[in-house]
Amino acid sequence: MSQKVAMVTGGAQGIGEAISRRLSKDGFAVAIADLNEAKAAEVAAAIEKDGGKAVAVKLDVSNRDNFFAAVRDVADQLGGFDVLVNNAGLGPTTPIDTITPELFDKVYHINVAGDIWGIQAALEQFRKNGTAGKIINATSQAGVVGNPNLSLYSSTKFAVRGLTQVAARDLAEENITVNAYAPGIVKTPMMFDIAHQVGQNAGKDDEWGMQTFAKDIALKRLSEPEDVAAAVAFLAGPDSNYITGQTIEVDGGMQFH
Ligand SMILES: NC(=O)C1=CN([C@@H]2O[C@H](COP(=O)(O)OP(=O)(O)OC[C@H]3O[C@@H](n4cnc5c(N)ncnc54)[C@H](O)[C@@H]3O)[C@@H](O)[C@H]2O)C=CC1
Ligand SMILES: CC(=O)C(C)=O
Repeated sequence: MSQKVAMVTGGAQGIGEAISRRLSKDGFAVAIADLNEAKAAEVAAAIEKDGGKAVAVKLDVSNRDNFFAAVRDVADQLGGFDVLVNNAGLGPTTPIDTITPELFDKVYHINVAGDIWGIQAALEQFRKNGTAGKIINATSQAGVVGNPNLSLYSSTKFAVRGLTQVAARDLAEENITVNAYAPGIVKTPMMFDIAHQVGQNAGKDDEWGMQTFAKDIALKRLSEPEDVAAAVAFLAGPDSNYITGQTIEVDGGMQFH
């Protein structure tokens, strides 16, 4: 059987890097797609050094043409296309009165439109090859319950959960599943930046900013990117074949339903 191919957007650092490394360990050929081409290439090289198969592609997820071209390129280079992880996202700290039209456009284009373009581009390949593909979108615990100071970000992540449900229904008859993962407070550049901003806005330090989020974690530790990658590996693999339209919360017990 030929090696399955997964593409991870925002794969150059943080959660996306951990997902790329984990999917490689699970046997996927991996495409690391990121705005930061140099860092994506470093991750691809590290995976290859560990014996995996990986390529780096430059991608701006907010550009539809770029997304279609990148997916075609990956399918050509790696000989197929089975899984898309729509992981790239922006997480600015935005008290409600600070949101500008420019910031709204930027964040919605990356966090929401980017996922739509990704689904469309992956669909083109799945249809071409008759693949029972899997699409996996990054939402957040902040897309399950509104978080203070993150109105713009939180609202995009609510939208991603909605998009995941609708796409799952629309694509089910083509045997394509669409699911999402909702991380909690993960040790990545994005989260350290949010903690810094929230702390600074309150006249406090970064640790105080982090604790405003971390105090709600039942398991009493911040998340490693690998915690999230493990859940994404499940959604990318065959054990999740009968699951679609769902969001898996990987937050150490922050949100309960
Ligand atoms: N860190 C956390 O605590 C949480 C993160 N998430 C979500 O997980 C995902 C990954 O987050 P982190 O690893 O923390 O973020 P990060 O900011 O550390 O890394 C994001 C990566 O995405 C890339 N990227 C940004 N804009 C891009 C674009 N337009 N096109 C292609 N690549 C782009 C960046 O270059 C970077 O490599 C995001 O969707 C985020 O919203 C969700 C919940 C919690
Ligand atoms: C960055 C993020 O998704 C949080 C705080 O949940």
